[in-house]
Amino acid sequence: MEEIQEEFLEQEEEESILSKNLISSRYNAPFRSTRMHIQRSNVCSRAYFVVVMVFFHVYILNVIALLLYVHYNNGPGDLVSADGDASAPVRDSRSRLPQPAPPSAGKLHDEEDYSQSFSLHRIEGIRVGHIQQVSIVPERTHEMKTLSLKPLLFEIPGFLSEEECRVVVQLAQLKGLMNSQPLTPSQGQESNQPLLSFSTEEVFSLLDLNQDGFLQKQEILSHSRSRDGTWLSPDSLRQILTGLEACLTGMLTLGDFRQVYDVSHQPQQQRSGKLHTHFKQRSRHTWLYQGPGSHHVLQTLRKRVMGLTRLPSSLVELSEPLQVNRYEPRDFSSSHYDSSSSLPETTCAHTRLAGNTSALTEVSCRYLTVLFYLSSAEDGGETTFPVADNRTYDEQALIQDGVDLTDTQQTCGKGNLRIKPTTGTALLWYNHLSDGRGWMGELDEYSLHGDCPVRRGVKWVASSWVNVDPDHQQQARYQRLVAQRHQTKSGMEDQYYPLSHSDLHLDL
Ligand SMILES: O=C(O)CCC(=O)C(=O)O
Ligand SMILES: [Fe+2]
Repeated sequence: MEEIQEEFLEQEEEESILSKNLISSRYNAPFRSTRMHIQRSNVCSRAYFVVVMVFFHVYILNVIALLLYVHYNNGPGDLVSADGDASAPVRDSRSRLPQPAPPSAGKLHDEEDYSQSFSLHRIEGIRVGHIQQVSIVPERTHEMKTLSLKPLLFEIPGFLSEEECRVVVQLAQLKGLMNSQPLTPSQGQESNQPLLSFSTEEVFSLLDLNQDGFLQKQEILSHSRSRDGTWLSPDSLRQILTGLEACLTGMLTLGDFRQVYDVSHQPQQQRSGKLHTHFKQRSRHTWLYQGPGSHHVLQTLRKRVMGLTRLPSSLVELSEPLQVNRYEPRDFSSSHYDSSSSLPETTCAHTRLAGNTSALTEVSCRYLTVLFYLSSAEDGGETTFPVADNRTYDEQALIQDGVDLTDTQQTCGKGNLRIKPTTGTALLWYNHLSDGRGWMGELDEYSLHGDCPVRRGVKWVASSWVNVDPDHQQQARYQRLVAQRHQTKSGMEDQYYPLSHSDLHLDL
């Protein structure tokens, strides 16, 4: 107390001196410096206090904003909350199904629905090497390791049992496999199955549906799917369409066509256009239906995909059937995208029934890929992601010392990431980025991948693709249409046959 009193007295003394100084200071220069000093220190301490308080408040606001961000991005039932802490994703994913907007929804309503009803789950990668525990199968957990962030890619060892792998291979063999057709010729490689080779004239003739010697836009667009046994790549297609648009007549003659098509087939180094025009593939494949009535292992696989991805059953069930591929020695596929960029002239193959697609070309729209290794080759057959986690994506960087990194026949060892096939392991990667509003955005260019040639043994894989239309309204229309048809059908019969891909893949 005494100390405080003393201090108080000292302060009073100082203040009285100060007030005296203030009176005389106007005329007395020597005192000015003392006065100024005392005044400044007062002002400074007040300013300092204000600054500290402002920083303190900004800090608190930042912390609150961060907490809100984390809360709303993860959601309460995230697949994995932290290392080692897993929820029950299968149950959760079913209870959080987004419902398509009602048929009468107006524009404003649709926009509201966008955020409320449509949201695609995206697993967090955290960092490369991060391991999360996931529970997809009752009474056991799996470790899911982040292999890359660009693309967002995970590996889950032991996702399928050896027995389950064996069953899927047997079902594929029973169904029968067909050659997976490449887009362009192999360069003189010995092969089990010959690769198709078309001359420019043959391609022109194939495109010229009415054989009038001219290529109209309609003819070009009605061909050309990007994958699964087609022969005109999206890049060639784009090149041809650009050529057509530059033509005043709106049609291409064989001469015009030669100019644009041949340019798109020059070696990559010689042109500034895009890469991956030379998609090459050698393998055999089949499709396995996974809906009601199919083998229980196939249905289980689909449920696990739902559990793992936490995507609504309505999306997964309406997606493509399971594709099973068999790679013998020397079989491979060069780097490619499983999905496609959305362009004005393209439409998603899976939702085409729901839109006016007469003037559009169909492309595969696959939000993500779940790849199951059903058997491991004795040697070779790695899956490669040549640009995974590159700092930037630059197509020119895919050419190193004159070799094209997308050519997995030649350069498999040079890509950034190679994954050895192991029976029962699953890979999951996102082919698209998020649109920032919870829906599917642009094609992720880093998701470029291919298969190294099998050197010894046989590799079997199965691919499960979840189809999503980047136009969420189109996706909603499609789901409504399927639901309506389902209702009509179930009035007549008990069984439900989904519309989606039964006529897309006639070989089912
Ligand atoms: O077989 C692999 O490793 C990958 C298969 C693949 O990329 C595909 O079928 O699209
Ligand atoms: Fe692929």
